[in-house]
Amino acid sequence: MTGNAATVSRKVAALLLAVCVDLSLFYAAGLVATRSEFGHLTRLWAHAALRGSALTAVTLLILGDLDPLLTRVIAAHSLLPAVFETGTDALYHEDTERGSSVDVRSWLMCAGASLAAALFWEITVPDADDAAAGKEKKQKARVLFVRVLRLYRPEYLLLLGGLVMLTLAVFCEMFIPFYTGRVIDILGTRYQPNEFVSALLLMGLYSLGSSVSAGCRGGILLCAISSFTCRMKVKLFGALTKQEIGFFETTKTGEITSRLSKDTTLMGRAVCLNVNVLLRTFIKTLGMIALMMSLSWKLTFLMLMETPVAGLIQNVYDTRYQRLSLAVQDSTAQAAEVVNEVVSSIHAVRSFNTEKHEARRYDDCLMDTHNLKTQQTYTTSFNGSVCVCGIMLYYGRLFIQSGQMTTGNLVSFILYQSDLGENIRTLTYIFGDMLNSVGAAAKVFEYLDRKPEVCMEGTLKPDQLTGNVLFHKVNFAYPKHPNKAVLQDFSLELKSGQMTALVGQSGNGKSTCVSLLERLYEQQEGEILLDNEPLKSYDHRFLHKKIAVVSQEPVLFSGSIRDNIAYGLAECSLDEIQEAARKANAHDFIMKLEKGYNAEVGEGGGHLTKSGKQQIALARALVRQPQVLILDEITSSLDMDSEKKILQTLARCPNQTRLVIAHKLENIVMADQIVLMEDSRVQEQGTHQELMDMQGSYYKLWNDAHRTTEDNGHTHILNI
Ligand SMILES: Nc1ncnc2c1ncn2[C@@H]1O[C@H](COP(=O)(O)OP(=O)(O)OP(=O)(O)O)[C@@H](O)[C@H]1O
Repeated sequence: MTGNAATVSRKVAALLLAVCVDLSLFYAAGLVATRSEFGHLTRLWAHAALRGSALTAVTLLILGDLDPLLTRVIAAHSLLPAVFETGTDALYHEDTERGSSVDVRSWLMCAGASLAAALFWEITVPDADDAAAGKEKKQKARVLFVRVLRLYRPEYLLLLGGLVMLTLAVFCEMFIPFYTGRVIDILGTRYQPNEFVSALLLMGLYSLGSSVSAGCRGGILLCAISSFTCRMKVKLFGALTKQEIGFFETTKTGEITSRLSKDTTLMGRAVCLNVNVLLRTFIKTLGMIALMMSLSWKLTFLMLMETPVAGLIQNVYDTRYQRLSLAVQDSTAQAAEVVNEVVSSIHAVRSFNTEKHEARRYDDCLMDTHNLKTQQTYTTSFNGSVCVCGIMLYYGRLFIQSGQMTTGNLVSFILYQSDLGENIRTLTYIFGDMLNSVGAAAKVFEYLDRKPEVCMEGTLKPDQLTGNVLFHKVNFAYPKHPNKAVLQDFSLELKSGQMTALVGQSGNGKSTCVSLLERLYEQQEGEILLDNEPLKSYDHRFLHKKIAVVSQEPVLFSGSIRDNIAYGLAECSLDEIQEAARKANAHDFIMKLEKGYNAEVGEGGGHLTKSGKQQIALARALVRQPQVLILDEITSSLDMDSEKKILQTLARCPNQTRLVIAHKLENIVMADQIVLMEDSRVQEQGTHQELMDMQGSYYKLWNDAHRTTEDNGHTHILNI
């Protein structure tokens, strides 16, 4: 607290001393001006240098250092009179009243304008070291904003077209108040029909030019936004599909779809439209200031004094606005998630009679969003302007009385002033909106930049693959439950040309071995080798062609049977498809269908029986001629005949490594090795006979499964 008070008093002392020093120099300059033998401009520039040095020295002496904002204020404040008078000299070749402007009002005007300029710079122009700082820390809003602009590169031509139209529209718009004032002057003083008509014509021309160009600008920009949004969606979708399965299990679907549909649109729209508004307002503001200067520079400076106050207050609100925007986005995603969850589990909702509860849950989410949006609206409606209109009118009247301006000039000035105040507020407000759009961009970039935990950058594509697979001391836990080990110190070899069967109680990690072989997840420790090379060093496409999996619940896509069997293969002839279907015992049933291989399977394979789906999935695996074929509990949904035929087919693949997960033990007695999993490890390993001879867990399992029950005279084989 004491430290804070000392800092504040040091700042106040620095401010007071600087004001005293500056005012003294300012009045001294006026005094010198009346007696000076030097040129007017030389004296002004020398004086600017002196004021700059004196103010810098005072600040350094008391505060110890100069922050960038102070440097800009001091520079602008010291140089402003010299720049202004040099400019006037050069443009109009007229000398301003030397010395007469040396009063406290012109000093105040200069101070206000310098502060306004420095604050405007502070708010709009990013510091040079921001990019580096942004990289080191989080992705900062401004850095993100520049990144979005860079992503707009393919649309730069369209943006340029939009910019040309925008400049044209602003240029035309700017002259309308000017000619309004002129018309009033012509009507009020000496009425000249020609002048009146030409002023009216010009006014009409500028109005037409302004509306046509504004329309073209809007169309071009919307075109650019649409093209950008499409590109971003595709890019984000591509990045999402590369993520590991764990990402989808730990990230809510509603959140992903919201990023893809809402945030990409928001990012494209808001950034481009904000830049459009920013440029339009900026160009218009500059043009208006120039025109207002030509009408009355004194009134212009007075006007500009409104800027810093409005800017400062607006900045505080921007921070709050950005926080609320992020909260709104999260809350919307949460509501979408509830809908998703309920729709996908509608059976459970209905049978537990929780419709009302779910509707309330959705209502709560929507109310949260509503409340946040209301707060956001209040924040947006904040108007940080300070009214200087009264003071301006007072001075305007004085200037008209002293003949420094006409009534028409004052009308034009007031029209500009009301627009300019709005523009300056827009310039400060637009940053709040830009930060909002950047909030959406940050979320999109978060996914775009995310490196999948299971990398797919392997390049190995050997011509020959024997298909030897080795799990070596593998430890694995699912990302959703990182503390629950599913595989522990798991070692297993799958030999080429052999059939290995994985058996064990449900939940022992058999399917997890398959998922690791498919590289859906990455083991935390240990290695999985294929032909002595780590799985991750293989090319992603190559690996998935060489290792094919048929799972318990095969996924088919709507389309024909032919499309489903050839799924993911660029070139695949009908002969190859039929050959694979024969091996999968699917050919006969396909040929019985009216359209044969062109028959539609329906959404998710809904037109086929469970057994039919399984056979198509097996044909899809076999058509790839994989080196490693994995069947994860597929026979459970097959009829007896198909089951027998498929097992015969499997036995006829001497060059393939086959891994079968089975619950029906009699299906795997012919396997070259049977591996019994228990407690996340390999418990027993050997042929059926060897394991039976051991009389261990497998033996027990077999006997349990084949426990005969005398039930209506039938013998049941129990599945484990
Ligand atoms: N995606 C997942 N996220 C989190 N835990 C999972 C996931 N998949 C499986 N598990 C858990 O991992 C353990 C092993 O499951 P796994 O499916 O590999 O066993 P399994 O032996 O193949 O069982 P089943 O014969 O019933 O298919 C189980 O406790 C299961 O609940």
